[in-house]
Amino acid sequence: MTTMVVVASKHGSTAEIGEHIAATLKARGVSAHVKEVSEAGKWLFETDNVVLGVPVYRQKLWGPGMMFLDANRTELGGKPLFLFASGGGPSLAPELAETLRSYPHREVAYFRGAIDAEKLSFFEKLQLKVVKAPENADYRDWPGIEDWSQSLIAYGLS
Ligand SMILES: Cc1cc2nc3c(=O)[nH]c(=O)nc-3n(C[C@H](O)[C@H](O)[C@H](O)COP(=O)(O)O)c2cc1C
Repeated sequence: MTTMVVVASKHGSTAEIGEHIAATLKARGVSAHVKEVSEAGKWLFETDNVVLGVPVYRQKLWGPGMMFLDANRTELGGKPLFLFASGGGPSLAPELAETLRSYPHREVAYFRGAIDAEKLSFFEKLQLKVVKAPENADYRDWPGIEDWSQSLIAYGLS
């Protein structure tokens, strides 16, 4: 049985959360691997479980992650799907949580992410300035991410 942790990550922090989820699962004997949404391929048909992470940008779930969900809705509907969003805010906006829950899923989680000024474009820095958000921050709750990862094992991942 394999579990694919699929990440849509513009600047890498959601990918690092995905790596941590896969490492936590692997440490407990689950065959887990990480893929970027851009690496869509036949592995999606072969994997047994999918964990998918999408960041929030400008009050929206980031397009490439949602495109992956939409493009593969039928295939994903046939296997246990665990979704998480990551963002700078303390919680996920209810309408975004609702959007994620509209896809076939076993779990929807939210983890706070990270922002690294060195990776941001001029316009992204400007957007953060407008909403008075920091350009550098790491809010990731690694123990919380590990707890959630471990909780997935109860769904029969092995
Ligand atoms: C330009 C910009 C806009 C953002 N907009 C939001 C937002 O609307 N809501 C939110 O919770 N986080 C927002 N964030 C924070 C990102 O969701 C957070 O940094 C996330 O961890 C980024 O994931 P990534 O590194 O995988 O791309 C924004 C970050 C940037 C740089």
